[in-house]
Amino acid sequence: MVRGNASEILALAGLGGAARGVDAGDSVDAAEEAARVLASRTGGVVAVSGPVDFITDGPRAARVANGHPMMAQITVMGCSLNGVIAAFCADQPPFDATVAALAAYGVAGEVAGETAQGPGSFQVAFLDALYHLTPEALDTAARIEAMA
Ligand SMILES: Nc1ncnc2c1ncn2[C@@H]1O[C@H](COP(=O)(O)OP(=O)(O)O)[C@@H](O)[C@H]1O
Ligand SMILES: Cc1ncsc1CCOP(=O)(O)O
Repeated sequence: MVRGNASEILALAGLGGAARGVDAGDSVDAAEEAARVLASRTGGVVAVSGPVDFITDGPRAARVANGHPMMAQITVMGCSLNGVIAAFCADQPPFDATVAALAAYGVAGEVAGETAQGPGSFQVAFLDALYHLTPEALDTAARIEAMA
C-alpha cells in the first residue's frame, strides 16, 4: 500500500511532480494517472491524499471528499495518516480499508475544524476527534464516491 500527496505519487511514478518540500505542488487530479500506473506496476493499493483523496488498486478507484483545509497547515498529518491506514489494513481487504481510513481521518478533521481556533488547537482537537470517532459517526459523515 502506497500513500502520498499528489507530488509524491507523481515523483514515485517517474512522472515529475512539483513538490514544495514535503508539501504537494500538484493537484490530486493531476496524479490520478500516476496512481493507476503505480498500482498496476506494484499490484498494490495507491492513495493520493489532498482536498479530495483518490484511491486505486488498478481496476477500482474511489474518491473521499472528507477533510478540513487546516489539515494541510500541519506537518506530519500525512505521516500519521500512513499509520492509520496501516491499522485499517491489518484485518480488512486493503482497497476497502484504505478508503475507510481516509474517510475516518477526514471526518476527524472536520470535527476538529468545528472548534479549532488555529493550527495549534486543531492538532489537539484532531487527536481527540480521531480517538472518539465511532462507526456510526463515520457512516453518517463519510463522503465516498466509487469510480469506474
Ligand atoms: N485542503 C484540504 N482539505 C481537506 N482535507 C485535506 C486538505 N489537504 C489535505 N487534506 C487531508 O489531510 C490529510 C493529509 O494529506 P496531505 O496533506 O496530502 O498529506 P502530506 O502531509 O503527505 O502532504 C489527508 O487525510 C487529506 O485528505
Ligand atoms: C518525517 C518528517 N519530519 C519532519 S517533517 C517530516 C515529514 C512530514 O511529512 P508530512 O507533513 O507530509 O506528513
